Amino acid sequence: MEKAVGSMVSQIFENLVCLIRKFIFCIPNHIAFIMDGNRRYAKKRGLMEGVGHKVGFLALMSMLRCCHELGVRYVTVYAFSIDNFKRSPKEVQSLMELMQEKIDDLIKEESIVNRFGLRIYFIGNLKLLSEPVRLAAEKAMLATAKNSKAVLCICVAYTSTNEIVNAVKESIEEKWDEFCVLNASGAGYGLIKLGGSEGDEREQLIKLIDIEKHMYMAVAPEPDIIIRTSGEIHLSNFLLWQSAVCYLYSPSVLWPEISSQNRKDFVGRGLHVIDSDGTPTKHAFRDGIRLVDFLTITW
Ligand SMILES: CC(C)=CCC/C(C)=C/CC/C(C)=C/COP(=O)(O)OP(=O)(O)O
Repeated sequence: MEKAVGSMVSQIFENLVCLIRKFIFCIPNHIAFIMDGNRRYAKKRGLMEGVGHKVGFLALMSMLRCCHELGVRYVTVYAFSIDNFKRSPKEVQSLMELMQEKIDDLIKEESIVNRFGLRIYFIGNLKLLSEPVRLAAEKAMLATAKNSKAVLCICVAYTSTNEIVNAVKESIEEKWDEFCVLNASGAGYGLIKLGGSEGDEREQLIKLIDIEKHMYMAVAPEPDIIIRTSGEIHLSNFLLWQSAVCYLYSPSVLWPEISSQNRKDFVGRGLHVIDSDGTPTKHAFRDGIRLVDFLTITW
């Protein structure tokens, strides 16, 4: 009993800290990154494609340091989508080898992950990964399970549509008996009958089948902002369910160009990156997208 009260109090305290950080200091609780532009970075410099991804990994380390200094609690990165399996076998193999090598690096004692107390979750349809990569991912999740300062979600073999279909399937399986009762009493057509406005229907569906509980991303709250580098302004099947009320920001900088060497460190509490021509990226806000000046991100 005492333990339960203690954990409730610490949960309330933590939520309060998150709210203060978010609304007073304008620090997002959860930032998700689409790490785009690695091959273009390599091509621009006449390097082999794989080098772009290697520098991309260093950029990720730099960004994790940055988020740690800012006090961001959740970071999610899109590291490999299910669609990426359609790339040439050579590229897929080299990306998977890099992934395996870097996952092992992530859990070394002196790694940023351990120094900053990050708990790692691999998010996606992990069955699609080759055995060595899947085992490395499972090992990393286990090795960091006791870290509790912040969370790093690495999306691999992930697409949002796959996540949603999988969550619906799992939750219907779990609640199969209730669906049968609903249909037998004539309360529904097909599997379920929903009614009301669009928002109500989403809520009803959530209540009926607990869809969010079965999402791969159930380990993290919804992101406050998705940052996609390289100036692309689409989501590429990333966190579609979780981004319903999320901000999207798409600076033109290529992902590997984000680095602590380039970064002129913080301006106030802001993240700071350098654009591809070497100049600091300004507020390159695009028309039609709600953006994030309230986050004090200075580009
Ligand atoms: C362990 C771990 C988290 C490793 C991550 C390594 C890393 C940076 C992976 C990025 C993979 C990827 C397909 C990025 C998209 O850029 P792209 O290849 O599509 O480049 P482009 O946009 O220029 O075509």
